[in-house]
Amino acid sequence: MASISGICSSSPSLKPQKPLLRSIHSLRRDSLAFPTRSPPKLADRIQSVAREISAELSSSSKPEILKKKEKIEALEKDPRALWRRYVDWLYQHKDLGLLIDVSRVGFSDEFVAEMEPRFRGAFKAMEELEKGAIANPDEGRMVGHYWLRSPKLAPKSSLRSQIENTLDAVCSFANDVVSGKIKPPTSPEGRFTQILSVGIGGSALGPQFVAEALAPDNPPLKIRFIDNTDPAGIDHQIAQLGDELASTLVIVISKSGGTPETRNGLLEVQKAFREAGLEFAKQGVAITQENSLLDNTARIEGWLARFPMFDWVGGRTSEMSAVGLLPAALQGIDIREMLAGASIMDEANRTTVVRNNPAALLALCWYWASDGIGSKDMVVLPYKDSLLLFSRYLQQLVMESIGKEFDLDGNRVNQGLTVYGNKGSTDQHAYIQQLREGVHNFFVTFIEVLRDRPPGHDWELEPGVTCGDYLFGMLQGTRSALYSNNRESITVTVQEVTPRSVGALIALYERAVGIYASLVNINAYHQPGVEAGKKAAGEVLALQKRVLTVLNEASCKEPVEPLTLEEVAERCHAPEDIEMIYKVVAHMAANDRAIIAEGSCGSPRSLKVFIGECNVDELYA
Ligand SMILES: O=P(O)(O)OC[C@H]1O[C@H](O)[C@H](O)[C@@H](O)[C@@H]1O
Repeated sequence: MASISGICSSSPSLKPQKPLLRSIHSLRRDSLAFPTRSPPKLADRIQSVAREISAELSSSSKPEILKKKEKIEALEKDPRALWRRYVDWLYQHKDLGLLIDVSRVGFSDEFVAEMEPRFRGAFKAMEELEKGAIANPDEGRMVGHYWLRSPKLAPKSSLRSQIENTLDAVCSFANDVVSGKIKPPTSPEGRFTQILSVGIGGSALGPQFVAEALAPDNPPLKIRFIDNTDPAGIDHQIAQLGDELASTLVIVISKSGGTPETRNGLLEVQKAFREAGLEFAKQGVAITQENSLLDNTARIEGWLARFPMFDWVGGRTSEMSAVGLLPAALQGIDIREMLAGASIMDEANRTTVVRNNPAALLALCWYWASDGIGSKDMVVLPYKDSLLLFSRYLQQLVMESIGKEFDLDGNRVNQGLTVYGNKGSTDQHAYIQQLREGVHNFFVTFIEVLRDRPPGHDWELEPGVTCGDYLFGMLQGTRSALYSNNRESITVTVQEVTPRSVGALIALYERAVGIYASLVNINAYHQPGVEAGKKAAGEVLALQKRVLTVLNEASCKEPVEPLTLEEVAERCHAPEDIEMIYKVVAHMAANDRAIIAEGSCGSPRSLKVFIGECNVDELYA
């Protein structure tokens, strides 16, 4: 363990910055002020400061150009020079009809050269990853989402068979449902007409994005989602189904098979089925890891079908697994085209020449624009209604991958890249004002779709001008207006929104995230921070149970004994949790599950509370 003196006597050329010196002094103060403090706490502090210093030192290895970056004058504005830059850096994938324009991001040739060694490392890491290396070291897992669209790449024939067999099973099941060969036991239509997808995070965002982007106007089955544990939201979806619940295929998606929100959604939907006199198992499908709680439930209860998820596919990169493919196929979306687009994009991203590698180009721009530390947000602006959910999909893909506290060497780096946005030109009437003239804390990614309407369907709303021309003009105008005020942007262009182009876009960003993560030396494939929230939620519910027990005891007395919050906290043996107890009581009271005998929730100290019915069984539970 580094001693304080050791980590303080850094060489003059690499003196830690002021904030770190403050942490060291506070560390000294702590150790002097509390000599009796148990060594482990002090050791933790020393380790923490050591990590902060080494992170500072390692970040001081930041490419020289970034240190000078803030000194770079305004972006290039000469039209001739910009045109040259546009042409020189334009990436084109002919087969996919995809272009990437990075000319409005101001990185210099010097920067590109400086970054070359990092890219070599990133390409090597990606090559190893695709060969089956443990690319997720924190969870000891391989990372295999690229194999889903190129099964022959899988490092073992057994994995290849799993991928191919699952795809065949998905296609076969979807065909049988759409054709009516597989149908619900009792439904007026005599076939499935609706999909109710129950899942959250990566078990919802991909299917939601793809449904919005690619579902036909009249799909064989119309999809809706329960992606939260909000009772009103669940009720709304079930109410909208109405009698069509009888012809609804319920797909429950959870890689872990134990996510509380998804489990609650399932229980609520099963209750709705019981109340409608329907047999859930005959209309239920599970997509989860084999032998998970959900998988075993579906097997034991005899659900209609089960499809596997693999531990080497992360939730946020599972769209090309059964998670995304089954819902898409049931909507009549050509999933083999989606897989093909992704596979072709993957192949393009295997070149080790940065300017010929679309994903590397994005990663280069992200690093330049956000200084490799997320100093600027990524605003995603598709100028196409059907791509509305792309930014929400990218929020999880990018932020759950890049937003990490420690890097692969254990340095505290608090990395990230914030993503937001909806669609253009709509967002021009919401926050583009701030982007154009306000705080300069972002760069934009425009997603341009050239085809406005299917051939033969266009219409001029004024001589020589169509609606689509306006959309085109708004995108280009916004790009120019932002750039003229030194706001940088990337433009990704596709010919039209098709399964192939959507598959390519998904693959492009999956790879860009993986490459960028290597550039900033983090593990893109785990999500330790999510567990903290789940654990805390469990503690709140445990406290709530104790509060209810205490209130029940008080309510079973003759006469009933309304309690103050202090009394409840004391009887829960949790005086330090009085604020959470107050929130539990307020939530209970708002749902008629606790009765305010005196006072009001607005003045917590006045509160006296009990619960309506004494539950004698609970008393002796
Ligand atoms: O698919 P599940 O196991 O239910 O997990 C759903 C989601 O849970 C957490 O939020 C994870 O951080 C996500 O990556 C995951 O997509």
